[in-house]
Amino acid sequence: MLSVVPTPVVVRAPSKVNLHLAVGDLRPDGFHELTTVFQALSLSDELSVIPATSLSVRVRGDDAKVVPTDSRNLVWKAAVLLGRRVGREPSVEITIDKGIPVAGGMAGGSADAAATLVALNAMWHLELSRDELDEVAAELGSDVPFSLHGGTAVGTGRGEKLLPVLSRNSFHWVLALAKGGLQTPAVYNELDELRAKGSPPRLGGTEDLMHALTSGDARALAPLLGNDLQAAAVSLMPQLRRTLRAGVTAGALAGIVSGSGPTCAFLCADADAAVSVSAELSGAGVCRTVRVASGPVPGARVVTSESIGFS
Ligand SMILES: C[C@](O)(CO)[C@H](O)COP(=O)(O)OP(=O)(O)OC[C@H]1O[C@@H](n2ccc(N)nc2=O)[C@H](O)[C@@H]1O
Ligand SMILES: Nc1ncnc2c1ncn2[C@@H]1O[C@H](COP(=O)(O)OP(=O)(O)OP(=O)(O)O)[C@@H](O)[C@H]1O
Repeated sequence: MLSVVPTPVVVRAPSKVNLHLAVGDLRPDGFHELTTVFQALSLSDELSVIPATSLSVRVRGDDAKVVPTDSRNLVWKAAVLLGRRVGREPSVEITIDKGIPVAGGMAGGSADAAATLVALNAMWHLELSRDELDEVAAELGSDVPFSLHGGTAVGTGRGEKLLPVLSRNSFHWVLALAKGGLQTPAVYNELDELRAKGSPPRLGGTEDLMHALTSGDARALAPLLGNDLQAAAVSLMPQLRRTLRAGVTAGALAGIVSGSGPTCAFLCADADAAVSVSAELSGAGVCRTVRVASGPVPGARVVTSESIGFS
């Protein structure tokens, strides 16, 4: 007898770096008004989703031990929220293969949440529009809409309102993953405290950065990278100063804390330079491990989905 066993819907979702992260004042709702330029990077997570009798989450990879597998996991929240919206029980088994550092400032949980929405949209044949998915994504977290879209985009509001940016060529990055993570709310709080005590310089506009992206010239882009959260991340983890210096000494064009940190992202002149910077940085003892990545890449997307028959 032939029984059809569904194979998983597999979705890949990218990490991100904020090329520009200008943080405005704290809003009454507890979020800060942002102007940010996101770029999606090839360092990614992969999610496999199969139908099951109840909702469950498994996590594999180096950082798996520190990721919750219950309702605290953003993929759990994403499955429940989407299920509620379309009137379905989210009875699925979700396996996360983690490539993105946890609590690393690279939108790892957001990538997984976006991947869940894409996977269930496909598995349940929902055919939800971009706008509908965006609405659910924004409810899950400020970075989740960008994890859906990928590419290069300007984010405003709390980061959830996106406009695509024209970007030529691939940019080559080296990522220095830290020992331990930083919690995003703590980093925003630290910035508020630093600002209350003094006035750390605030980032300016994005006009020159947009030109550099259009030209696709890494050397033009490098001096324009900026992150208002960097001072706060460094204040909470002072050893990041050494990491940032080491990347530039190793030959990167520029280094920046990624989002709320503590991952440091180094822009390199080309793919060969990235390999050489990563080798030197690995030996410098200034981080847990090093990864090479490129961007921009697409947002969360299905990479395999098919059914096979077994007799
Ligand atoms: C640092 C960034 O990664 C830059 O893209 C994001 O702003 C963080 O986005 P996220 O992790 O999706 O954050 P959310 O889950 O939406 O919010 C977590 C917490 O971060 C702080 N938060 C986040 C976004 C924002 N624009 N202002 C904030 O102050 C708030 O304390 C909030 O409660
Ligand atoms: N799917 C998930 N992957 C990783 N962490 C998750 C996930 N779901 C929930 N978490 C929890 O969320 C916390 C933040 O994790 P995450 O990796 O998303 O941080 P981040 O990449 O710094 O976020 P962002 O860059 O969006 O601010 C973790 O410490 C973990 O406890």
